[in-house]
Amino acid sequence: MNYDEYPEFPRWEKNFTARSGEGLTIRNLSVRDMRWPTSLGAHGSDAMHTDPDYSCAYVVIYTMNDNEGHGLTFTLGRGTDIVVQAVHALSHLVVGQDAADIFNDFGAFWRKLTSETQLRWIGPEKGVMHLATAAIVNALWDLWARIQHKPLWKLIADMEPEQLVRCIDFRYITDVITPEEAVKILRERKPNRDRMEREALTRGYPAYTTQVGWLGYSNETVTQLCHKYLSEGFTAFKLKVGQDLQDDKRRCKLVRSIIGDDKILMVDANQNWDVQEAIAWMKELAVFKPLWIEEPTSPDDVLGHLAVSKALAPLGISVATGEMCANRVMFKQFLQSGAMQYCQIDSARIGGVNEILAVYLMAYKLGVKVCPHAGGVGLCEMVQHLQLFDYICLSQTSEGRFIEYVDQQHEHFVNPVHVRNSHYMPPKAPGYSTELRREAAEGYEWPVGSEWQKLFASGKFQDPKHVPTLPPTKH
Ligand SMILES: C[C@H](O)[C@@H](O)CC(=O)C(=O)O
Ligand SMILES: [Mg+2]
Repeated sequence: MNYDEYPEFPRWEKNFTARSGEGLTIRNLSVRDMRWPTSLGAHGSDAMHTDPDYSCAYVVIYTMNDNEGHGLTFTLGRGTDIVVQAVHALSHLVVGQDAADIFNDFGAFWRKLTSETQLRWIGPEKGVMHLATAAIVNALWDLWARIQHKPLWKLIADMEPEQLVRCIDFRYITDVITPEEAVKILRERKPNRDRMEREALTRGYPAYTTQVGWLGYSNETVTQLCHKYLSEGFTAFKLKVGQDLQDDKRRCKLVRSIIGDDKILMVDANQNWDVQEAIAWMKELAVFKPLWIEEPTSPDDVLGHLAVSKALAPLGISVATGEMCANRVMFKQFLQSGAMQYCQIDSARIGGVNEILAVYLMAYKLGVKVCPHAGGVGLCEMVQHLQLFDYICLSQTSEGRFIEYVDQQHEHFVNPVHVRNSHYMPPKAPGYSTELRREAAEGYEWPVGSEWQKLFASGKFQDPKHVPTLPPTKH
């Protein structure tokens, strides 16, 4: 890769090895409950999550020599405190470790974290425990990339196939892909890496927007936002559906009338339907020519998604899912069975970068397109790195693929996403783009942040210290 063509980019070194005993011992791990009052404007609302307050459990890892790694997992408000507790419960596995040792055998460390002999009982590898794992693991990757002075996508795109594969725990997926096969695939794709990287740096990676389509938005808001995003060059738009069929028809008609027939429309039911209901409902919406129906039913129902896929294929509608897919094992089954045609990895639901790399490899091998879920706090910031890895090292195409884009909470990050003409431009700053600005951390920490104190005083939110609790039970 010739960086003389990109004078604004730093000269990244190929070296990625971290050396133990150089002050990289992890001395502390902090975690905070961060929330934003998005429910007030119905931002992020869908058929199942009608009042989301976009939130995250925000982890910072500190080393002895004062390096930092920032990581997070996305949540919707209530319950973030439970994820914070789960992070505390896992922290004894992290604090005191030498980060260099972790990075030099990351797959083994990941297995240790997800196999904690008592905590795994309340997972395993799913739910709150896995959200907490994601926040910690994302912070570790941010730390590693910062130490190497590279954005995360560049750190992983520069790795030798063997080094990258060493970061992955292949337990439970070797029936689909083995480490040896993964190395072979990455080696075969390696000669094109420089070219793909050059193209990504020049053109960026295509995005679609969900900002126009939150379920709680009025006609006026939807109309205004469709015009706004059209004028910014967007060609693909996602709309929330699933609560009321007549209303869905009205909203799909409205959006189609503005974006025209040449643009792409996707619809997202956020798990609201039974399988047969999903099929019947989507037959009614087929006239609006949606590219995909997202999360038509329970995120755990592999065969249900397969039935929906088969029923809707003749209508030209695909099935997309993954934002609540619990782990690589569930992804394996969706991918193997043909139950998903678009694989929507989420950077903060499964166990961080390591497990997501496994999903990318399986999706590549099984020929399924990956279109990451994003939009929640920090998700756009993170998934851009992951999809760039796919573009440079694996699929090496963006044909028929996009990264979701939602314009919320970016201003709170030190290195927010940069979207130009509906394309994510590759981040340049070292790390995983996960660091929150100090003012954001101080303003929105729940419930003590200054912004929350103002909201309590205004009566828009109730201060949890005034929420009545039950008297202690008498035995
Ligand atoms: C509650 C979230 O906003 C959810 O609706 C996001 C989602 O499904 C998506 O972006 O896709
Ligand atoms: Mg969705």
